[in-house]
Amino acid sequence: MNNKPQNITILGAGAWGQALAHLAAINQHTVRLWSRHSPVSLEDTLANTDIILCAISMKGVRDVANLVNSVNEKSLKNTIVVTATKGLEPYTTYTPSQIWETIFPHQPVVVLSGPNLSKEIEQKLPAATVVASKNVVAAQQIQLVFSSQQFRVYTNPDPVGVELGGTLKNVIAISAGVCDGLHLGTNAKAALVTRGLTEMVRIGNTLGAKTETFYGLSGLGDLLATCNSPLSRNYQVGYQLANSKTLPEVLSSLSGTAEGVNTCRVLMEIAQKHSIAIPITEQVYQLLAGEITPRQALDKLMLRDIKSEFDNFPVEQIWSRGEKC
Ligand SMILES: NC(=O)C1=CN([C@@H]2O[C@H](COP(=O)(O)OP(=O)(O)OC[C@H]3O[C@@H](n4cnc5c(N)ncnc54)[C@H](O)[C@@H]3O)[C@@H](O)[C@H]2O)C=CC1
Ligand SMILES: O=C(CO)COP(=O)(O)O
Repeated sequence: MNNKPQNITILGAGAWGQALAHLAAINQHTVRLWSRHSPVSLEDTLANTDIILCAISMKGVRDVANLVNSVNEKSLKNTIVVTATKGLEPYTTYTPSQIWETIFPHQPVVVLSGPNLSKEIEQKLPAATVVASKNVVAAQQIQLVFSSQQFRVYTNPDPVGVELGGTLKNVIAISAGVCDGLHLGTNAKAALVTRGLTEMVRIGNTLGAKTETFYGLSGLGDLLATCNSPLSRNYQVGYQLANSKTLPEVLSSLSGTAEGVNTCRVLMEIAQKHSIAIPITEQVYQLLAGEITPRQALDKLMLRDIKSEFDNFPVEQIWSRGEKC
C-alpha cells in the first residue's frame, strides 16, 4: 500500500467534486480539479496522475470517460479510477462503474459512496463513506488516501451494492420530500423509508448486489441522510412538488443535480423488464411525469392490495402454522 501523497485528478468541479478535493487535500495529496469548462486541457490535467476520481453528473459520465480514454490511454497504466457519481445510464441501465470498466477494462475501478451531503462536508462536519471494488488492494489504497479525522472510510467487497445504494435512495428521497411537504407525519415517513429500502433491495438483488450491503452506510445510511435533510436536492424535488411547484420550476431553482429524476425513469425500465414490484418508485415516476398529484400518489400507496411484509412469506403460510395469535 502506498502511503505517500498521491496526484489526484478530480473530474467534475461541482458540489461533490469540490468537497472531495477538500477531503483529499487534508492528507496532503496534490489535487487537480477539471471540468468541461476548465481553461486547462484534460490531457495536461491528467499528466502523472495516480488516481482519477469522477464526480461528474450521470449524463456526462460516458462522454468524459471516452474523452479520458482518447487523450491518455497509454499513460494511465497504474492509475486507479474512482467513481463517485450516483446514477444509472438510460437504455444500457449501466451504473457509472460499469461504464468506466467497459472503457477501461485493465484499470482498477473503485466505487465511493455513502451518506455524504456535500454542504456538510464543506462545513468540515464529520462523515463516513464506503469504498468498494473487485480489486481489494485498490479499494484499500483509496481508503488510505481519503481517511482522516473528518472522513471515516470503510471498505466493502460489493461494489455493485455500494453503488446502487447511493443511486436508488435518490428516488426514495424524492418521495420522502413529498411526505414532509404534505406534512404526513413521522409514522408515514418511517413507513415510506422502510418500504423504500425493500424496493432498493429487490432491485439491487436483481442486479447482483448483496442484501446486507443495503443495510450498511451506502444503503440505509445514505437513505437516512437524504430522506431527512433539506440539503438533499432529491428531497427538495419532492418537497417542492408537494408545495405545488412544477418539475421545471423545481429543477431550475436547484443548485446542482438531482439524479433521482432520471434514475426513476431507468428503474421503471428495469422493473418492467424483470417484473419487480417497486410501488413507491412507480408513484414517484407518475408524479414527476405530471400524471398524478402528490395526494393521489399517497392514496394509491395506501390503498394497494394488503400483503405480507416480507417477500416470499405469504400471510396464509404464517396462519397455517397456527401463529396467528
Ligand atoms: N452534492 C452531493 O452532496 C453529492 C453528490 N453526489 C453525486 O455526484 C454527482 C455530481 O453531483 P454534484 O457535484 O452535486 O453536481 P453538480 O451539478 O454540482 O456538478 C456536476 C458536475 O458534472 C459536470 N457535468 C454535468 N453534465 C456534464 C456533461 N454532460 N458532460 C461533462 N460534464 C458534465 C458539471 O460541469 C459539474 O462539474 C451526482 O451523481 C451526485 O448524485 C454524490 C455524493 C454527494
Ligand atoms: O448523495 C447525496 C448524499 O449522500 C446527495 O444527495 P442529493 O443529490 O439529493 O443532494
